[in-house]
Amino acid sequence: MQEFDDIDDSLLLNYCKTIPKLELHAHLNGCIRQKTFHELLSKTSPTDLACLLSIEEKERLATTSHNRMSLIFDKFALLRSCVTKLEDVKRITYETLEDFYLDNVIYVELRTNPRSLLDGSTKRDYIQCVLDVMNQFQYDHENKFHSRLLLSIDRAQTIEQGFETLKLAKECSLNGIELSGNPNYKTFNQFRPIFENCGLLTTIHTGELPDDECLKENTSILDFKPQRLGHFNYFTPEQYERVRREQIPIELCPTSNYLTMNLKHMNEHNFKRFYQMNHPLCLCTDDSGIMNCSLSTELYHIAKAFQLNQTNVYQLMRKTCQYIFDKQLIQTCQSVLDKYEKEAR
Ligand SMILES: CNc1ncnc2c1ncn2[C@@H]1O[C@H](COP(=O)(O)O)[C@@H](O)[C@H]1O
Repeated sequence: MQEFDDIDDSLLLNYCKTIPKLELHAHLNGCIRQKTFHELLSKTSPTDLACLLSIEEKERLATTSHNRMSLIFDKFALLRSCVTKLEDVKRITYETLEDFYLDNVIYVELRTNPRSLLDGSTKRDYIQCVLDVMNQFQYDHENKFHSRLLLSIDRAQTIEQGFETLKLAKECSLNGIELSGNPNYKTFNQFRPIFENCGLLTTIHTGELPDDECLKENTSILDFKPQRLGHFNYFTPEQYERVRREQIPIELCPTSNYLTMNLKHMNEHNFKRFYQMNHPLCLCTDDSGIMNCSLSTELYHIAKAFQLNQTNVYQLMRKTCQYIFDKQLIQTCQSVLDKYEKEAR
């Protein structure tokens, strides 16, 4: 078996590309292809396209986590302004699945905050549209690719809107719900009644910003005990110990974390401290379009930064299978990975 101790970049990259992968933290609209984003924006408003280019310029100059985070959320606002029709949602869903499929992803959990659209479509229509594309894609690819949908509650929403999302997730028999959105809104406690006893699996964006309120919110989130944590970039030593003791899986998004945490090098990423402790981890893309990354490249950056070899990469992916929300597919995913690994030897 080819190992990477001698760091052969192209072999490492090729391995990360070809190994079957699982993606557990991908925001549907954040996965929009850059070309599609520009095209939709230029159709709806040329001034918005100019605005996007100016945000991209500011991103290059931003130096703090709060600044970078706020620019990313400016982009999301523009994104919402140009994804206005069901056919846009259909296109983004299809292109997202295609991009993951071509990157040798075999299982993906997409998450999205359902919304009504300018063409008169309801939240229910939005969800059904995404599910229809997912089902058709799976059928066309002979069950070699599986996708599941989680619904997002946005931190800036009202509690009524949150309950409506939970109701929709149940009506559509989805596996789970999550909390995301601008982390300046420390609203987990407001939504806690929705997540508690919701009867679905849950994952919560946690510790995204380096401020006291965020650290305080971490404790409430850990008290609630979600099945997985998103990001968990900033935490106190007690929170770190607790997450380790309780073995709560963390969804790490290297490029996104690198940008929002303003890291100088990927080897400063939290991955190391959790990986060394054999903590349950999954590497994810977060917003592959907005962040311009793929799951292969995320895996590659981490493998390269922390000198993982081929066996380490395989084991990391093999462990990820345990944390997927569709528990019926754990074995299927493990078998695909084992078959791949056996043939690679
Ligand atoms: C930096 N990391 C992040 N932190 C928090 N929330 C994020 C996020 N990345 C994406 N989103 C959330 O996902 C929405 C886009 O997808 P959907 O319209 O739902 O499909 C964003 O508007 C934001 O609320």
